[in-house]
Amino acid sequence: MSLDDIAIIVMSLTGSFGLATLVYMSKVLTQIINKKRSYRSIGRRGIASFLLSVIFMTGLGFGMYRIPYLLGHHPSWSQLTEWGPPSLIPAAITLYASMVIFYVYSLLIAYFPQQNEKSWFYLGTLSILGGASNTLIIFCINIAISGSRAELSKMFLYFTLALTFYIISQVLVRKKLISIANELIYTKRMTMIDIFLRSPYNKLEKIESGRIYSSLNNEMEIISEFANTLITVLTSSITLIGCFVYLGVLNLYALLLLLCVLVLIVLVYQQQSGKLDAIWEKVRDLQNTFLDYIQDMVGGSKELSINKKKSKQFRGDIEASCNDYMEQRIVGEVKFAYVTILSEISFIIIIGAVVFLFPYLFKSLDISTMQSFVYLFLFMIGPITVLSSAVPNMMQMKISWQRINQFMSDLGSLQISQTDSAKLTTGAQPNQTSLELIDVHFNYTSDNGESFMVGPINLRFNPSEISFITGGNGSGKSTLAKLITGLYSPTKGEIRINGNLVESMQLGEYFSTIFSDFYLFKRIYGVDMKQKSPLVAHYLKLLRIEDKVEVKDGAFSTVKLSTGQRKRLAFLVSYLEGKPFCLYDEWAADQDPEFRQYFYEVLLPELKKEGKCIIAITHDDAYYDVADQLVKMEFGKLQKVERCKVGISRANQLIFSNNLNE
Ligand SMILES: Nc1ncnc2c1ncn2[C@@H]1O[C@H](COP(=O)(O)OP(=O)(O)OP(=O)(O)O)[C@@H](O)[C@H]1O
Repeated sequence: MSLDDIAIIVMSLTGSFGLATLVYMSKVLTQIINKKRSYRSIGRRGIASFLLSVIFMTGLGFGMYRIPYLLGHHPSWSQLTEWGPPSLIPAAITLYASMVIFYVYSLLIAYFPQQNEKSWFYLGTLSILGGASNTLIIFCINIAISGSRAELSKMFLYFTLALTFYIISQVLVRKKLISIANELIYTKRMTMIDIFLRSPYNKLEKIESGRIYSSLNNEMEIISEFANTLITVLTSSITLIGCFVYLGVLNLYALLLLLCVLVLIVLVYQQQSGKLDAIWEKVRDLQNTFLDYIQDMVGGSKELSINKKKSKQFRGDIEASCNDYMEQRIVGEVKFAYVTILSEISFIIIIGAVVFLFPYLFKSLDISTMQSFVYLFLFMIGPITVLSSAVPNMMQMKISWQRINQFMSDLGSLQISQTDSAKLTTGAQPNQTSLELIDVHFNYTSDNGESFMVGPINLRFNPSEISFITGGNGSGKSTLAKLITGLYSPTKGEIRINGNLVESMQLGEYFSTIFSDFYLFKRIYGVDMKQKSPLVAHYLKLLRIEDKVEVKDGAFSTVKLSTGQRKRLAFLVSYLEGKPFCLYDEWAADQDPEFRQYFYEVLLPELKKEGKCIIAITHDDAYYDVADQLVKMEFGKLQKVERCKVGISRANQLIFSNNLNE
C-alpha cells in the first residue's frame, strides 16, 4: 500500500468521523439553545482538567507537526510534500481537525451535561481511540527498541502522547460507564420492586424467597460488573485489532498463523459455552436453594438454638446444600479455567513457532523483525487474557439477565397495568359499606396433586356489624379471609361492595387487616399522620403500651416488643388506616385473658359504633355472643351462618366509653 493510499484512507475515515461529530455537536448546541442542557459549574478541579486538556491538545498538534521527522530523511512538511504524495497534508489536517472537533464536542457535553445522558457516540469513540492509543504504545516501543538512539528520542513524544490519551480515555470512559451501569441496575431493581409490590399475592406466595433475594441482589450484582467488562472488552478488542493490523504490515503469514489460533480458541469456547450455560444455570438454582436455607436459619434461629439435635440436623442439610453449590461452581469455573489456559498457552505456542520455525520458513527474516513479532505477541497476551477472562463474566451476566427477566415475567407484569390505580371506586363510606360474596369458589392446586376447595360461599357483611368466622384447623377460614380481602381471586363467583362488582386486586383498598402471620413495619405506611398525635396517644394508652412505644415522625420508636404488644400496634395501625372493613385473623390469640376480653367487649364494639364492618376469625367461643353474625366453616364450606339477635350483650362498653372520656 502506497503512502498516498494510506493518506487517502486516513482522510476519508477521519473526515467522516469529523462530520459525524459535527452532527452530534450541532444537536448538543441546539439543546443548549433550547435550554435542555444547562451549564454546570466546573470548580477548581474542572479548571485544572481543562488546562491539562489544552496542554494535551497542544502536544497532539506538536506531534502532528513532527510526523515528517519520523520518516527520517524528510525532516519537514515542505520537504515531505516535495517528496511525498499531495494527499499527505490534507490527511494530516483532516486528522487533527477531527480530533479538535471531538475535543470541543467533549467539552460541550462535559460542561453542559444532561440528566441520565448515555452519549454512546462519545463513549464508543473514546474507547476506540483508547484501544488505538494502546496499540500506538507498542508500536512506539517496538520502533524505539529496534532503532537507533535518535529513533528513541523521536518516539518518546508519541509514546507520551499515546500513554496520556490512553489514561484520559480510560478514566473518562470508566467513570461514565460505571454510572450508566449503576443507573441501569437501579432502574431494573426498582422495576422489579414495583412489579413485586403490585403483583397479586397468590403469585408472590408461590415464589421461593431465595429466588427473590437472589434476583434482587446477587443477580443484580453480577450485572453491575457489566460496565467494567464492557470497557475491558472494548479496549482490549480495539488494541488487538490494532496489533493485527501492525502484525499484518510486519508479516502477513504471522498474522494468518495468529488468526488460525484465534479461530481455534473461539471454536473451543463455542463448543464449551452450551455446556457451561447449563452448568451455570444449575449453579444459580443451587444458590437459590442455599439462600432458602439461610432464610430458614434466620427465621428459625430460636428453634435451632434451643434444640441442639434440630440444629445439628439442620446444619447437615445446609452443609449439603452449601456443598452442592460449591461443587457445581467448581465444575463451572474449572471448565472456564481450561479455556483460559488454552488461550494463554496458544500465545506462547505462537511465540515459540515464530522464534523457532519462522527463521527456517522465511529465510529473509531479520532478527529485528523477529524481535518485533515477539514483543508484539507478548504485548497481545494482556488483552487476550483480559478477553478470555471476560467471556465467563459475560456468560454469567447473560444468565443473570435471563433469570431476572424470567423472574419478572413469572411475577406476571401483565396484571399490573390493569390494577395500577386501585381506588375506592364505589364511593365507600365507613358507615355504609356492605360486602357480598356470591357463589364464591376457590381451590388450591398443590405440587403433589392434592387440592383443597373453598366454596360455594354466599355471605353478606354489613356495616356496623361484627362477624365472626369460626371452624376447625384447616377448615378454610384464612383462605376465605384471603378471598374476602382480595389476596386471592375467586376461581368462580363474584364479590360486590354496595352492590358493585369489585376486582380482587381492588378489594384490599377497602380493608384494614391483621393476619395471624402479620408483619409490623416500623414506619406507619399509608396513613397521613398529620394532626394524628392526640389520637395516637389516646390509642397507645387504650392499648396499654403507652409506656413502651411512642410514635415520632410517622414511625414507632421500636417494634422490638412481645408478640401480643406488636399485635396491639398493628391494631393501632388498622385503626389509623380508617378503612370501612377490618379483618382480624385470630388477633386475640396472643393476648392475655384480660386484654382478650377487652378486645372483644370494648375495642370491637367501638369500631362497630364507628360504622365499620368487622370480620374476625376466632376460636374464642366465650365471646361468640359479641357477634352480629357467626359463620362456621368446615372442609372449605359454610357449615352454618347464624344471625345473632343481640350483638353486644356485655355491659363493659360503659368502661370503654368512660375510658374515652378520660
Ligand atoms: N398456600 C397454600 N397452598 C396450598 N394449599 C393450601 C395453602 N394454604 C392452605 N392450604 C390448604 O387449605 C386448607 C385450609 O387452610 P386455611 O389456612 O384456610 O385453614 P384455616 O381454617 O385458616 O386453619 P387454621 O385454623 O389452622 O388457621 C389447608 O388444609 C391446606 O390444605
